[in-house]
Amino acid sequence: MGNPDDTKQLHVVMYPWIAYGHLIPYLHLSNKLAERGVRVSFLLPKSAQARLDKDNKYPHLIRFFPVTIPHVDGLPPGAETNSDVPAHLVNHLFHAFDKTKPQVQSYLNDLKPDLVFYDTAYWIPALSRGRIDGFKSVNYTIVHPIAIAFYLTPSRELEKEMDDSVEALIKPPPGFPSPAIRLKRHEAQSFVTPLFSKCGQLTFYDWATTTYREADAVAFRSYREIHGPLCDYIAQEYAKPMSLTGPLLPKAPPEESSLDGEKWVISWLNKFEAGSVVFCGFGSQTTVDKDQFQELVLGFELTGMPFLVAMKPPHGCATVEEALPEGFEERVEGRGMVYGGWVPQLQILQHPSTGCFVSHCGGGAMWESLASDCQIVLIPFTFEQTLGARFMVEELKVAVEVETEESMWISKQSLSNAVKVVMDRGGAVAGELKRNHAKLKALLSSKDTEETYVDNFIRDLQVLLQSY
Ligand SMILES: C[C@@H]1O[C@H](OP(=O)(O)OP(=O)(O)OC[C@H]2O[C@@H](n3ccc(=O)[nH]c3=O)[C@H](O)[C@@H]2O)[C@H](O)[C@H](O)[C@H]1O
Repeated sequence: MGNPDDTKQLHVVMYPWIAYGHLIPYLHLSNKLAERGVRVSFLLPKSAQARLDKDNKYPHLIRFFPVTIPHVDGLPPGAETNSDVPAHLVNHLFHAFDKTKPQVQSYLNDLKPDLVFYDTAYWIPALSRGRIDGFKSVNYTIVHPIAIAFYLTPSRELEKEMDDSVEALIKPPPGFPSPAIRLKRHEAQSFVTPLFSKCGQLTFYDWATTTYREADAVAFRSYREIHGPLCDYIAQEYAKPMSLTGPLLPKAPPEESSLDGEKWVISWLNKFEAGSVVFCGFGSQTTVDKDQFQELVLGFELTGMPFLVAMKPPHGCATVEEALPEGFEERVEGRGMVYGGWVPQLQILQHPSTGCFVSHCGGGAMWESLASDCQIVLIPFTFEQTLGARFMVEELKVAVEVETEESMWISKQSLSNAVKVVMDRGGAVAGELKRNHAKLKALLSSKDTEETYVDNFIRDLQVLLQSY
């Protein structure tokens, strides 16, 4: 074990869940630790390294080590990350991930780190038990803390029989710091199933709570000013030391650094006046049905505003073009764009023409919307994103959520209404959202705050290493 007082001797291993929404924030933390001389060994699927290499700022300190994701029945051949697997097959990816334990154990025996950061590999802490050259394990949560606090703490004694859980799931657990937060009944009904779905040998609920119970400490990608009470609640519930890294957001790359395949977006945006364009993105994993896709794009047409929608083709369609409603392209010519590939989201959000960001409230999208000047409209999909959206709307008061029907999907009218409310420059609601958002953006823009949080985080790690 290195001398915990000297960051230059610290050696940590990272092994996050195999989704870019996890891998990218873990690399951001790795960059901040390496900036202070910490050595990082980053375990990840081989195919993911190609996507992360360009963002590794300290390749002499941050080294990637490939993990082979074994094939298991039900998993698409060659699948290595969440992006390779449709949502209904993700439980097989958990099963395959579970089988990487021997590889990880072998790496840890060779690398002999001081600390291991993880969020899904619940068996990592036990690999250190009883070893002289053992390590401390930190569960580093990069998803919405409110989702952990609401669904996954010991006080949330969800009945194992699912039907009893729906009633229990509508309200927060005892001691929850934001007692006004609620799920709608149809949301609770749809969320019980994924919470108790089988992931390998365990249910998701047992798997996730075990990752917290086993850890030596817990850490969160947030600021005390934003998620402090929720993170304290989780730490108290699991009786663990808790630390905060801050969101560690990357700065948008300069426009001139846009890849050739991305320059079209910037020149398209340049055609519109400041703050007038509505941008919609649903992250790297979300795919919707064709009828949902059509309702969504008709909603943007209905706003009458310029819009850019970037999302994967809907289920059953090879391209977004083939999924567009009859006559849509002609009607929105010159004003609206629907694109089925990857776009430079950070640069779009920082572009002066972009005035509104409609997202699924993914972990990354949430932070990026708060760090932008855009008005925020949310259409969450998963049980984690729904609570993240509720928090943004009811606690932070910086966003509007599009009303969903019992079908769990929006109507073109409800989408258009939500966008018009936030884009109504003289409106009271739009004004309040903008004022609240500006305060949080100032916090997120403060370099001093970011550095102070990282210094405190490293100090907490050093205290952890000296504890028994
Ligand atoms: C664990 C899971 O990870 C998920 O990640 P997902 O990719 O859906 O969304 P983000 O977290 O916004 O992450 C997506 C990231 O990709 C970037 N991006 C995406 C599309 C594109 O075309 N261009 C881009 O630059 C975007 O800027 C963001 O940084 C969700 O969080 C979910 O809530 C969480 O539980």
